[in-house]
Amino acid sequence: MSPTTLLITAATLPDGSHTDILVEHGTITELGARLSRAGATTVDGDGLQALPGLVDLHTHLREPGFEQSETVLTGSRAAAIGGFTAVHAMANTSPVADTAGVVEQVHSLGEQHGYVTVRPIGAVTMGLAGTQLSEIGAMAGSRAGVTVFSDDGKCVADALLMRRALEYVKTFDGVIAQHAQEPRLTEGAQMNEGALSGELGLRGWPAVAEEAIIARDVLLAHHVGARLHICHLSTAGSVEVIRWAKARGIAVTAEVTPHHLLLTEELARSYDPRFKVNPPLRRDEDVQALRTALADGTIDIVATDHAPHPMESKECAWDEASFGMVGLESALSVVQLAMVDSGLIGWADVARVLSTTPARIGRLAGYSDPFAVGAPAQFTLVDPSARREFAVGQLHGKGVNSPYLGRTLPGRVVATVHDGYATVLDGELVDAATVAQNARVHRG
Ligand SMILES: NC(=O)N[C@@H](CC(=O)O)C(=O)O
Ligand SMILES: [Zn+2]
Ligand SMILES: [Zn+2]
Repeated sequence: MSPTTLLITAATLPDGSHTDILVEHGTITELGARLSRAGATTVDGDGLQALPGLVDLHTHLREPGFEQSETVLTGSRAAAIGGFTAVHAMANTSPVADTAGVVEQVHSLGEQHGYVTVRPIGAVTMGLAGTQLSEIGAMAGSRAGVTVFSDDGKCVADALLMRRALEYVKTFDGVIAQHAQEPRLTEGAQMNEGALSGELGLRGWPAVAEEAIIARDVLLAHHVGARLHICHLSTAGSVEVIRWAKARGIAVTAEVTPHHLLLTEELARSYDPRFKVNPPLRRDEDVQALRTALADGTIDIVATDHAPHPMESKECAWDEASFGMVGLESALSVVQLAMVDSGLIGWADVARVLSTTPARIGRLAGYSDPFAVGAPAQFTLVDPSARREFAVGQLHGKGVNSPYLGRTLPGRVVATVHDGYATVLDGELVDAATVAQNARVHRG
């Protein structure tokens, strides 16, 4: 029996139609009713929603340098169990991903492990120091084929450097992903600035610190004629700026995280650092504006900003804790809860905001027409009727800093197929040796 022959029966496609899906040698070879193939691994897709393989444009894999938090392997496994088949790995590693050597290393680790496609993001500035451009051209031209550049974790605050970076990536259709945070306005900031930060005695991170950088950068992108992407939008005001920019035809795209679609600053009352994140959780009005903007296309995509941290950086006082939440294993469930079950979007939209559009922003091939004969087999099967108590046992990366522990979340990933082989079957990760072997066979 070839492990690369898979038959999914009676699954529901994003457009609502039902079909069997036959996968052979990495490709969808047949779609239709009552398909059969001797020796195929069969998955009963009855009641399952098929989605194109999810693509995360914003993942922190932490390797090299912070392997106690996450590695390419552990983060890839967390991604696969979350329904992802590709992740874009942020550059704030040690060493920083600012040279061809580092991005090639991360890329090939992803290939060897084989759970997902790992696409390294290159730093915009050397060492994320914000003073000198990184080896942008060398990273783009490397085997890793970097298309997305970001100093995420830090803002490219210098307007001239930002302009030069936009000019540079324009030459090869790359994109700058900006972490929009005016540094002087957010020194020492701990949570959203407002009445609650005053009440809790925590220094505030004002919405204007995000909005001012977005406004500046859409104007710069317009001036240069380059593509700009905004990471983790968190305020209603940011939505207004993006709406304005898009109405003017500016080539800007924007992402929102699952947590900013669901959670509010009220959670800071607990002083539990699991709820400490950058940008901070905001007000309910912001959550509502972000949901509306995602539904109407002002916000293009959902990205996890999966940010694993070791226990000691989270089991401490709020002020001392690291910013960040893990998100790969819960992203699809949170999008279902906030957006689908609330009636704001349907599954075809989920496919768009979690797969097709992030792939297009990252210029990742193979995702434009996912359920077609001849398409590369990258998809995930979800049981939307499942309910799960979200607990540490559901987390497959190294980080347990999830804001959803103890909550009931809808939906469960039953199977994930990457490059034509299963990385998740019956809701469980396929073992690392089998996946690595299948990846080797697929590469040929
Ligand atoms: N989101 C976070 O709170 N933290 C991220 C950095 C970032 O995304 O800005 C991290 O690297 O831990
Ligand atoms: Zn960021
Ligand atoms: Zn991030």
